[in-house]
This record gives sequence, C-alpha cells and structure tokens, in this order.
Amino acid sequence: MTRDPAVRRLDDWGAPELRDLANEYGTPLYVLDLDRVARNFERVQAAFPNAAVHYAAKANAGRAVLSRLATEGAGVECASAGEVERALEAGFAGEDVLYTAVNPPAADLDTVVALARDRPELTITAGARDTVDRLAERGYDGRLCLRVHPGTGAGHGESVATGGDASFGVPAADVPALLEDASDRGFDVVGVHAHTGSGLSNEDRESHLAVVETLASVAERTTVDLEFVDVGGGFGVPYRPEEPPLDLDPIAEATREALAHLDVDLVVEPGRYLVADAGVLLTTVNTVKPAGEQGTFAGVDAGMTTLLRPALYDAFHHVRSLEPDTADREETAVTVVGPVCESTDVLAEGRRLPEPDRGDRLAIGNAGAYGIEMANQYTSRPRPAVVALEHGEDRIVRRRETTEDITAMEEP
Ligand SMILES: Cc1ncc(COP(=O)(O)O)c(C=O)c1O
Ligand SMILES: N[C@@H](CCCC[NH3+])C(=O)O
Repeated sequence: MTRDPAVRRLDDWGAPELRDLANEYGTPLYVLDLDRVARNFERVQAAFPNAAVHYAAKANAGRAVLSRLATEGAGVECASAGEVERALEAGFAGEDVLYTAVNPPAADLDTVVALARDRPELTITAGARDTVDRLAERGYDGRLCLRVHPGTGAGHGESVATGGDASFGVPAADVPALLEDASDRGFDVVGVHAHTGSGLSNEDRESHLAVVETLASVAERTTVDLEFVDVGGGFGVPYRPEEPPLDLDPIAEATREALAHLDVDLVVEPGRYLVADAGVLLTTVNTVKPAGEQGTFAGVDAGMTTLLRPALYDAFHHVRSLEPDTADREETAVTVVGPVCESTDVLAEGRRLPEPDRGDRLAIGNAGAYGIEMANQYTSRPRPAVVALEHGEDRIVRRRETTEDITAMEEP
C-alpha cells in the first residue's frame, strides 16, 4: 500500500496521533518533529562530509529548532540582527554565526557589530561596497565575507531565484578588487558567498553548479587568502506526492569537484531542507459549502495569515483528512480556503479528498519551513501555537497568540 507522503514524512505520527494533538492543543496548530530536523541535518552532513552546515534560520527561527540544531553541531546563517540574537540565545556560539547583511538597516549593523565585539569569531557577509563602508564606519574590522551576485539563479519560482537578482551581492567581476580593498582596510577577509535561490530541484543542478563555478573563479582571481567558499542553501523538498526527492549526492560531488583545486573550506546554508518535511499544520473545517463545478469549499481556521506560501507563491502543500471514517465518504474535489476576505486566501485548490464535514481535522504537509516564520496578524488574527515532538514527547514550544498580544504594543 502506498502510504500518504505526509504520514511517511512524519514517521510514526499518523492521523490518530495528529488528531489527538489537534484536540489537545486546538487549531490552527503547527507540529514540528525535532528528531526529524536532526535527521535531515545528518543527511546534509552525510552528503557534504567536510563542509560546515549553517542552518538558514529564516526558514524557522523558533527557539526549539535553533537549540536542537545547535546541540546537533550545526552552524547558523542569520538574515537579521534579530535572528543573530535569537541564535545566540538558543545556544549557538559566535563562531557558529554567519550574518548575511542584505541591505541592512542601521540598527541591525549597530547590534551585530556590538555582538561581534565580544564574539570575534562571528562572520558578517556584505553584499555591497556600501555595506563594507558602513561596517568600517562602526569600527568593525572583523571577519568579513563578500556576497557575489552570480547573475544566474533558480528555485521554485521567479521570486525566489535570488541568484539572478542583481540587488543581492556584488557583481562577480568586481569582487576580487573589493576583497583586496577590504583586506587593505584592515578587515579579516575570510570568504565569498552566493545563493542560487530557494527550492532547487534535480533539474536545477546545472544552474546551481554555474553559481558554484562563478564562486570558484572569484576565489581563483583574488590575492586574498580565503578561508571558505559559501555556496548558499536552496536545496528543495518534494511538495507534491509524485515529486521525486532531491538527490543531494551529485550536487555535493559536483560542488566538491568545482572547488577541489582551491585550498578553501566549503560552507552550505540550507534552511528548507532541514525543516520543511518535519512540520505539518493542523486545521479544522468550519464551513462546508458547494463550489459548483469545482466541487466543495472547505473553509478552515488556517489561511494566508497562518501559512502564506500558497497565497504568495501559489505554492502546493499536500492536504489530507485526519478523520477516521473517510473510507465511508465519497471523494470529491475540495478547495480549502482560509478565513480572510481575500481571493488569494486559498490553501489548496480542487484536491481529491473525502467529502468534508464541519469539525473535520485536516493536515497540511511540509509546513515546517517558511510556515510559522511568515505567519502574520493581518485581520487581527493571532498567530498559531507550535507543538514540538521530540524523543517521543510532545510539548508547546510557542504558545498561541491572543488579541492582547496584538494590541500590547499600542498606545491610545
Ligand atoms: C542567503 C540565503 N541563504 C540561505 C537561504 C536558505 O534557503 P533555503 O531555505 O531554500 O535553503 C536563503 C533563502 O533563500 C538565503 O537567502
Ligand atoms: N520564503 C520562501 C523562500 C525564500 C527564502 C528567502 N531567500 C518560501 O517559502 O519558499
């Protein structure tokens, strides 16, 4: 029997267990299997045995995720001062932290430069000459990496193929001179970095390799003695049941080959790959109504404020019913919609599912990456709770927000 991919990916946590969690903690509810996160990290380490694996915290910066990965020996890649603070609080040491400054606000630079004073092993990646200047203005002369704009990108959609977007990084042709300049100015120049894009599939291997080769050619051309080349993250996961998983080994092998002639360490910074398939979002059906030729609408208590990816990228997430009696129900086309009055508040369109009933619990698969992290309070909707599964136990690692949380920052 073919098992449901969401079940397979959450190992032993089948429908009855997930339904119990929904009953106990309420919905919408993110469930995150931390043991699965640890195993995903091991898979990346096995594919890239001598590389430093820095988890891209933006995929899910929850304290429980960060501290488990710190315990497992991962490093971390942070996109903001807030992520750096959260990573340090969760147990990462300064030497574990790469801070990638993308058009950084002044307050971010102030904070990270101050944190780096006590943690000289922390590394800051600058993506523009301006950023290097702004670091120098703050008296920073610590570990510096430069982000290269490789000119090509790939990913699950145009909007996430960051390698092709000229706003990220310094054009490859200008990087050697900037590295030398920064070194002459007293920075400890340690690396170069690029990121192809997010959600790379097996078909994107060549594009990713082109980016790695651009990094290799930059490293060849500089007179600065680099410690590492950071080839970014972006490794995708299958969201559709029929999609094959990403084969990491050939990517890792081609990456090693492209850098073999250089005396540099390899750094990778995956986010999604470590957490996506470790998470599901549980939700409850509140409204059932006919959708004409499209079948049935199931209005649920999760939506674009809970899981933004379908509304933002038209992203596909697998949906399954957790009800025990689904074998007795007719299958029909079900469109799962959220509670926000926007036409894009659709979590899944026209899926073959058992005819839904009010009160049914549904599970939305692969929700561990960019799920709770991109959740928001639009329409004054409190963000959901997160339950972690670890060593056979479940516990709340982020409580459900309340309306008071939303209004707490306001003044009359
Ligand atoms: C600089 C950088 N590193 C790493 C990542 C992680 O990407 P992913 O979660 O697709 O691995 C991103 C996001 O795309 C990024 O912008
Ligand atoms: N947030 C995106 C990925 C982009 C990551 C940022 N570079 C997603 O959900 O797929």
